[in-house]
Amino acid sequence: MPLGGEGTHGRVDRKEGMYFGPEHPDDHRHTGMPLHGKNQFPDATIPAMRPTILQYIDEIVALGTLVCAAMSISLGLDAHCIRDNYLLPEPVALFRAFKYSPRSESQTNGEVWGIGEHSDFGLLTLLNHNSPGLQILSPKNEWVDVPVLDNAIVCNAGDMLDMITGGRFKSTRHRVVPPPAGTYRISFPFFFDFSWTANMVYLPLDHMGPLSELQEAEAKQRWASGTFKSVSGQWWQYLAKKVQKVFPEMQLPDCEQNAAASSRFCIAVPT
Ligand SMILES: O=C(O)CCC(=O)C(=O)O
Ligand SMILES: [Fe+2]
Repeated sequence: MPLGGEGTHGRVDRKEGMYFGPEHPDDHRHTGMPLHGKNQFPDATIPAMRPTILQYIDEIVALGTLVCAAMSISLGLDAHCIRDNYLLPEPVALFRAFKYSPRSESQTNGEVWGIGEHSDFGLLTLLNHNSPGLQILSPKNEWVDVPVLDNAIVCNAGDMLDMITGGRFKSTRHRVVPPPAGTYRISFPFFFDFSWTANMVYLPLDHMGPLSELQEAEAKQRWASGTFKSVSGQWWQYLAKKVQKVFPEMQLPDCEQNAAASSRFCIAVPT
């Protein structure tokens, strides 16, 4: 995706990047569906890229599974509850590598974003970055810089995780400020998602008691402005619909589950 090839909420982002996933065999049961198939690694020119990225994906999938075990325990559930209910036979995994560029000279502060304000879509985003720029909206409604820490991964809850946990894990709004002139920013967001055919149901959390009035009001506000109108059907129906909104020419079977408009869109860039 070239610089200017993607946007958020109607505005072009100041980023370029590449998307990769696990390498699937030709006879994989979901061959032909979005996010399944072979990667297009530049093996001839950068031979180290394929093994490096595939190893990164393997290790970060293991980390995502571990985070799900920690979340299950923190919700008073069996450690394998999220894995057994939503991740088998395999989570959907999307690795993205982004390079953010400074604003052009004619663009003013606040007019253009690296990525415009949004919340993430599914289960978890696990992000590695080399420099500041990512900001999250705090509970006090203030934009806060996410620090860049050595050997640390930023972990963001997605909209569907927020819904299936009844608002216990909040899907936080975030954005990226373009880097200062003369510099660039690299980030590797990894989308660790429910399995393609996971049944979307609420986690059994009656033992936790209700949210406070304020928590409930905030959760309802997040869900109303998020992507999903309900928790039902299978995960692929939400995901395929999202892909279809970005690539309308794709022919996909019925996937009406995800009714809201997508905040992200694609722009054709002349090469
Ligand atoms: O690159 C970043 O720091 C954030 C990326 C992001 O928010 C996303 O890919 O959804
Ligand atoms: Fe995001």
